[in-house]
Amino acid sequence: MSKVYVFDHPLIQHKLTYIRDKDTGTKEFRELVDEVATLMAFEITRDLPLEEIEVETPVTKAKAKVLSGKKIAIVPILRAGIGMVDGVLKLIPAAKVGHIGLYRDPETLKPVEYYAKLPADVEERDFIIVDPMLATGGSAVEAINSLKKRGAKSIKFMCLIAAPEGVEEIQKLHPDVDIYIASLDEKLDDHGYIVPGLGDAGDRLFGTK
Ligand SMILES: O=P(O)(O)OC[C@H]1O[C@H](OP(=O)(O)OP(=O)(O)O)[C@H](O)[C@@H]1O
Ligand SMILES: O=c1cc[nH]c(=O)[nH]1
Ligand SMILES: [Mg+2]
Repeated sequence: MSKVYVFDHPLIQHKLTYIRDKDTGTKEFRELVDEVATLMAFEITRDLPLEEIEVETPVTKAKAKVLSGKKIAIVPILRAGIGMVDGVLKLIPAAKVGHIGLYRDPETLKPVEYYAKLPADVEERDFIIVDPMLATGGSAVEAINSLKKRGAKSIKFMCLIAAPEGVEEIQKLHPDVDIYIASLDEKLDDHGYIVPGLGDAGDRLFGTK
């Protein structure tokens, strides 16, 4: 079954509080999402493999560790996932970036895919899907389906806020995909919004409401 990691680091929690605040404007919201994505990337990369090389310091030769060339791809779920990409790239600048376009039909709450473009070497890459919100889980599950259909073997899902319903949906349908979140919130409301949540992540990021 998928493991769930809640990043309870004080800096992440502090910034998340201001992301939630309805009085935080678009500019600050965007900056905070970017910063939290960087902090979460620091945690999510904890298990990256290292190898030893020789380095010559001003004092002596020594064995030291470097990343062993793991191939990573970040995949934002459009639109709101875009807000997390640069933050992750600050720590893993060599990662490739794929895109999956999905919107949630406001009536049915079912995801509708409208775009997909991934790096060519899908089977060799470790994917990190990013999206600020995991609500019913429909979008995340559809994005994972889309990656797997194209050959992806290793996938992590990273979001700011998750509802229990969304976590359960991924665990049920994609038990091999671990979930990395900054907060596990209480529930969904009647319109599928996370409570307490942060409202509509895409609209708040791009100022479309
Ligand atoms: O877990 P779910 O119930 O599927 O809901 C979560 C999805 O809803 C939001 O996207 P939205 O549909 O608002 O699209 P947008 O990013 O273009 O605003 C959010 O960014 C997720 O992708
Ligand atoms: O609370 C929610 C649920 C889905 N999408 C959002 O942007 N916010
Ligand atoms: Mg939206």
